[in-house]
Amino acid sequence: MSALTWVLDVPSREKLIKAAFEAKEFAYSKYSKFRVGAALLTPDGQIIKGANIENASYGGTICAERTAFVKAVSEGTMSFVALAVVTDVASPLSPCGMCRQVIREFCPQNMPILLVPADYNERVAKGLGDGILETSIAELLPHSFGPEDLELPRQGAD
Ligand SMILES: O=c1ccn([C@H]2C[C@H](O)[C@@H](CO)O2)c(=O)[nH]1
Ligand SMILES: [Zn+2]
Repeated sequence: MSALTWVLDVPSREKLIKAAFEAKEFAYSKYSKFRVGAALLTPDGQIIKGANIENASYGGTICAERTAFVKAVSEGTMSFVALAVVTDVASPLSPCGMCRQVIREFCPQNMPILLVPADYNERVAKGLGDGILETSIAELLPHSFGPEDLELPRQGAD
């Protein structure tokens, strides 16, 4: 685990990981055949799931992570304590650049982001360790631009 992230209690962590796997089942990934599931945890223990939703236009595709944020924020939920992401690849895969910027918009810089390998359950059952890469947006998007930057004093502007 990265020293930059805070500790998520074990039951919440397991619940969040399970939700990310469940979310992946609803991926609409008929073009790439690349399924992604994401799950967001709120401070009051609520979980919001998201899957990638592709489009025949290709450009209209939305990633699993952004689906979860759009669902949450559009229903009035703006505060998050952890994010889990899983694909069908047996190693932890990282959110794309666009999703990183959206995470940056809504999450604390040191919030745990759990990148879960597809074989997580098998690994745990065999006692091989969970294989999760635990990171944060501070690590994934260093020197980032965020909402508070728009509050900074500006020179030469009216
Ligand atoms: O962070 C990512 C990266 C990719 N995808 C999706 C988008 C597309 O449907 C498929 C292949 O890029 O994976 C996500 O959901 N999240
Ligand atoms: Zn993305």
